[in-house]
Amino acid sequence: MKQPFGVILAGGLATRMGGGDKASLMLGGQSLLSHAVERLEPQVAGLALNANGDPARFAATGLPLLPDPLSGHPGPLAGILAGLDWAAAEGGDTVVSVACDTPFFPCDLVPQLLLAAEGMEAPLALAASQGRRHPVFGLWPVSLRGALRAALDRGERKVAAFADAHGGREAAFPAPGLDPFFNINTPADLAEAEAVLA
Ligand SMILES: Nc1nc2c(ncn2[C@@H]2O[C@H](COP(=O)(O)OP(=O)(O)OP(=O)(O)O)[C@@H](O)[C@H]2O)c(=O)[nH]1
Ligand SMILES: [Mg+2]
Repeated sequence: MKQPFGVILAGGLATRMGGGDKASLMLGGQSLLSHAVERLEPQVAGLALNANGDPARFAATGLPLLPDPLSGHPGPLAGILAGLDWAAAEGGDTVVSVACDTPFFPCDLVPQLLLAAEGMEAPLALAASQGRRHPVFGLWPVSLRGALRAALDRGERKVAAFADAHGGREAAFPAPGLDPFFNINTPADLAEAEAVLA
């Protein structure tokens, strides 16, 4: 199998943060987006950013910018579809998705997802820790993009439901201390992440 491509999902509205771009929030002197790029880039064949609105605000990153292929902020599944369409055009077989708001995600995310999906014709696996799945952290086959488009058109919004319908497996990650999938949804979460770094 070819090395997966990567997509960083930053298409949400950050309502719990009071709006704006969560990807641009600063943590430890760098943006949440640059934390995600640093972790994912070494693990993938190529990297893109899924975000909506004015593309100029991410131009400096140099990353291909993928808007949601459906309007109205239908949720992360739309960003995963954007990533699959892009990877297909790049000649890829699979995509690994990550959220822009999870700065401590595992440095072995991609190899562990690949291991979990070993032997599958259409490799699909979701990350989990502490007994919970993190559906926006997943390995997705390009071959499912037609099915994903159809599911979105039917109104499917749940990432895990789509994965379950296609035999998605689970990659469990250890979380002995801080959960590596700790994600920043509120200003209090951002303060907590700053405290972790300090
Ligand atoms: N492409 C895309 N991504 C989304 C959408 N909604 C959420 N996401 C992404 O899914 C991931 C997890 O979502 P949340 O943590 O709820 O982020 P959010 O939706 O921006 O924040 P809230 O509005 O506070 O829920 C983040 O990486 C979001 O950017 C969407 O409509 N489209
Ligand atoms: Mg979140």
